[in-house]
Order: sequence, then structure tokens, then C-alpha cells
Amino acid sequence: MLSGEVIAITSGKGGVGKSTVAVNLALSLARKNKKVALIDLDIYGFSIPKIMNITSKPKTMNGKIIPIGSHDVSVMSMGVIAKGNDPIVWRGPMLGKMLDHFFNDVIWGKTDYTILDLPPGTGDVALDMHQMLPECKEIIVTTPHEAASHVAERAGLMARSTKHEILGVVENMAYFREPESGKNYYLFGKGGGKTLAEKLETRLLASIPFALPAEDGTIPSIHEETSNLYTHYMELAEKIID
Ligand SMILES: Nc1ncnc2c1ncn2[C@@H]1O[C@H](COP(=O)(O)OP(=O)(O)OP(=O)(O)O)[C@@H](O)[C@H]1O
Repeated sequence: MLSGEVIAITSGKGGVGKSTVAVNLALSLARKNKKVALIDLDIYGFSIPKIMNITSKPKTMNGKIIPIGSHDVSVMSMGVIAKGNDPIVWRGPMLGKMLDHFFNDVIWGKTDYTILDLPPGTGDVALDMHQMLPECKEIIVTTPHEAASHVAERAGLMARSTKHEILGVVENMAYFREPESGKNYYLFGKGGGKTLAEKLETRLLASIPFALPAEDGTIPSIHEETSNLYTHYMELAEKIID
């Protein structure tokens, strides 16, 4: 059973950084001493185990699943159950059963926040989630690009039509800040997040820039203190707690 606040991270399009935002928001809330569960509801396209570098399999107790502990967050994903990188080939009704399994057959304990990483769009999982968790709140992730924010509006309208409270919009990959000059480059255009927030009558919670490469040249997925995105995610967590 889930407890505390349940927040779904949703988007219209894939690839806008929804999973990255879900993971880093969960981690930032945990850094603020909150007890956090993170559920990857992207059953077909799970990516959280890879982002968090989870390789272990969950154990069971009395027929219930013990979630994986990673970075002080309790995590569950199809990716920790599936065999290797085998594709999940299921029809819609199976997805609903898996959601029910994740919500009710996992020992979550008492949590302050449960973050749900939804698949992009307004398909079966989004619909099941809206029905199973009517009290769930939502954060919509988009890039500033007009095409992404236009599609994200539909995810927001679905939340509104199912009476889910929209906490706000997170604009990801909002700009690239050149480290030497501090100058911002708006690679995907400007203002898509703000426009979307206005259309959905909610607020822009964060404008998160492009991540800068770490010393070894890789782009981090988890934003620790050395990352240029660390404070952005900590501020986002503070806003959510407030
Ligand atoms: N702010 C950022 N700066 C640089 N790269 C980013 C940023 N946010 C996300 N990415 C990268 O963009 C890619 C897509 O991110 P992610 O998987 O989180 O998107 P998604 O919306 O969850 O996609 P999908 O819905 O297809 O699973 C990843 O490689 C991720 O590391």
C-alpha cells in the first residue's frame, strides 16, 4: 500500500527527461530527510534501473516484494523483475495488473512521498493510474520546444479532466549555460514551459538547463553536488515540500 503524497511525473512526448526528473526529484526529497518511494510505471520503456545503476533483484517476504534500496530511495521497476533487457510484450489489461501489483504487493512501509514515473502520453498506464490513485498529484515535464509543450498540454488536460491536481510544470533542457561566459543558449527555443503552465493554469516549478559533462566527459543522470543541476533539483524538492 502507498502512503503519503503520491506525485506522478508525466509528459506528452518521450525523451524530454521525465525519468531523469523523477529520479532526481526523488533523490533530492530523500536528501531533505524525506522517506521516498520511486515507482517506474514505464512498463515497456523502463529506464530507472539503468539511470540509478541498479543491478540487484528484489527479494520477497511472505509473498510480498521488498523494493530495492538505492540512494536512500525505495525503488520498483519492471526492469528489476524482467529478464535482462528482454522486451515486455503485453496487451493493455496486463499493464493494469502490474500497476496494482506495484502499488499493493510491494512492502513500501510508511513514506512521505511516492514518485511515479509514467510512460509518455495518455495511454493505458496513465488511465489506470488515474483510476487507481485518484488522490495522486501531477508534475508535467516538457522541453521549451513548441512541439513538446503542445503535446504535454494533452497530458495536463487529462490530469485536469480526471481531477488530479497539477502541481506544476518542469521545463527541462531549458537552456545551455556556457560555463566560461555564463551566457545562456536556448537550444530548444524559449518559453514553452511558461506557456504550458499558463495554459494549464498552474505554475512553472523549475527551468532546468542542460547538464554539463562530468570530468570524465560523460553526462551524469544522477545529479550530485558536483553537477550544475544539483541546486535546481534541490530547489524543486523544496518547492514540492512547501
Ligand atoms: N537536463 C538535461 N541535460 C542533458 N541531458 C538530459 C537532461 N535531462 C535528460 N537528459 C538526457 O536525455 C535523455 C532522455 O531522458 P529521459 O530518459 O529522462 O527522458 P524520458 O522523457 O523519461 O524518456 P522516455 O519517456 O522515452 O523514457 C537521457 O539520455 C538523459 O540523460
